[in-house]
Order: sequence, then C-alpha cells, then structure tokens
Amino acid sequence: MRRTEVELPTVLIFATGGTIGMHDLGKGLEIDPNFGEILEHRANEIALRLGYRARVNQLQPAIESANADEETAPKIARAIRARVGAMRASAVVVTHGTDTLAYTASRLAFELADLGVPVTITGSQFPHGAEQTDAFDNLSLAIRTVTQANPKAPVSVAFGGTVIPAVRATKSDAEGLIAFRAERKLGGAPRGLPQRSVDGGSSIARVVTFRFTPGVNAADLLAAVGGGPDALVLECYGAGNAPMAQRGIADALAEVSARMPVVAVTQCALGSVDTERYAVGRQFAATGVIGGSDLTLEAAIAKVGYLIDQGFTRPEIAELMPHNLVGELTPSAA
Ligand SMILES: NC(=O)C[C@H](N)C(=O)O
Repeated sequence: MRRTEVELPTVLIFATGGTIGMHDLGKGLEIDPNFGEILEHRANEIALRLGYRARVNQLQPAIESANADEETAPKIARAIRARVGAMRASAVVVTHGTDTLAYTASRLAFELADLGVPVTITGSQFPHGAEQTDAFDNLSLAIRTVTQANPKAPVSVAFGGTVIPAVRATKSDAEGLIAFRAERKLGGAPRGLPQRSVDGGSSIARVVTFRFTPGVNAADLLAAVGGGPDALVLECYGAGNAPMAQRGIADALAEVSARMPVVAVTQCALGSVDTERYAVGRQFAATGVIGGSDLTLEAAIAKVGYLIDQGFTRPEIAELMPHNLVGELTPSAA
C-alpha cells in the first residue's frame, strides 16, 4: 500500500537567509519574504521523489549572512534541535548565505553532533529567481545527501556538486559555483563531545582572530583584543610560528593568554601547528598559547566558542583542544 504524504518521513528545511532566499527589486539583493513558500514547494518536489516530505521553517529574521554574529549559529542549532523534536524530523537541510556558511557549518558540527539526525548545509551563489540560479541544484543535492546519510553522519556541506565535512569547510570562491572546499579530510575516530563541566552562562562567547604578517607588532596584537572578546585565534606562519623577535610580542601574548584561551592555527591550507619544530615556535608556545593542530580557522573559532559556551575553563580548553572531538582535527602522533 502506498504511504500517504503525512506518513512519509520528514526532512526539515531550515532557511536562514542568504542569496538563495533573496531577490533584487532595484536596491541590490535583499531577503525575499516569499522565499519560504517557494522553498516549501520546490523542496517537496525533490523530497517526494525520494520518499520524504519537506517542511520549511525559517530563522526569524532571515539574514544576509555577512550580518551573522556570535549568536547566529547557536541560535540556529537551538531552533533545529527544538523543531526536530517537535516534528520528529529524520533529516535536516539548512539553507544559509555563503559568506559565513563555513563558520556556521563548523559550529553546527559541534552543536548538532549528538542530534541523532543527519544535517546538511547549503546555499547558492545566485538568487532563487535568477535564470542561471544554482539554488535548486544545491537544494536537491543537499536533500539527496541528507536523506541518504546515516543518523550519526557528521554534519556536511553540499554545494556546487560536492559534499564536504562541515567542520573542514572553507569558502574558497567568491563567485564560482563550487564555492566551498575542504583541503583536509575529516579526522578519524573522533572521541565525541565532552560532558559539559559546569552550567555555561547564558551569554555567548565572542571569538576574534589576528593574523601574523611581516610588520605587525605587540600593540597591534593587543588592539585585536581591545573589544574584550572571550577568546583569540591566531593565524600563524607555517608550523605555528610567530615573530617572537618583535619587541613586546612575547609579553603581549602571555598577557592575553592569561586572560582568555588563545588558539594557534596555521595560515597554510595544509599541514599542522607543531610549535616544537622551530625555536620561535617554542618561544611562542611558552607564552601559553594553545596549539590548534590542523584546525581550519572556522573550526578553531567554532571549537573554542563552543567549549567556552559549554562552561569549560581556559585550562580545560587547553586540555581538550588537541583532541579530535567531532572530526575537526587530526591529532598529532605523539
Ligand atoms: N551567496 C551568498 O549567499 C552571499 C550573501 N552575501 C550571504 O552570505 O548571505
């Protein structure tokens, strides 16, 4: 007997904004208030062919993803968790603007690792109404991917014909249809999320970054944390090196590290932080910075922010950072 539509398993489509849901009425691309309906219709056309029904829910308000702030990804995660429970959804597709998609995707990889339902994120380079739009190819890829994934599959990004792990994703093309890439593979045998140690407060951590380039000095580094963030991610040279001969830089690093977790990642697309290799690396590590192994910048921000919001302290975060929790890094063979 054929199952009626109501009996079909549900794929939740959670729309958050972005170009995929925009139109241009002459003032530049902006959120299209009718996108929810169009999405519901198109998602159902795709889902029904796969034996699912689609139900659309939207982030309120939907946003241009360049306007995402530290609360955006945790808010999306909370909404998805609540909706999945209420609808008994068996899969989730998130539509998101491409500008900060990799940041949100990385954070959702932690937030939703224990959801028990697969989650895939997509978006588009062209608005849904444009003639050459990639919106529905990407939506179709995301729905196909997530309805075939196992319930414990890591969160993924489906875009431009490819599917990559969310926690390794980086936006690599501002215009092309294959907008995201993952240079590094998912870390094998993740140990899972740590039990939260104390009740995290209700405020959401703000994580900022600072990139070492020839010419930066201690004052620049201190200015980077001038707005009072909760953590700092340093984009280091090569294997985790910094200009330690710059006057005052060691003291500045030690001072910031005493105040908040400071995580070091490499500016290189491949390879890992190994502060033991060079003398400057050792001097750098001695200031208290935490090695970020081969985390992407997006995943480093996501991981440290997630751990702070879970209530972990700076020393606990230093202990957890080298471990592979959800596939975000390749642990060093120590
Ligand atoms: N393609 C896009 O979605 C870019 C848009 N500015 C956004 O991130 O919302």
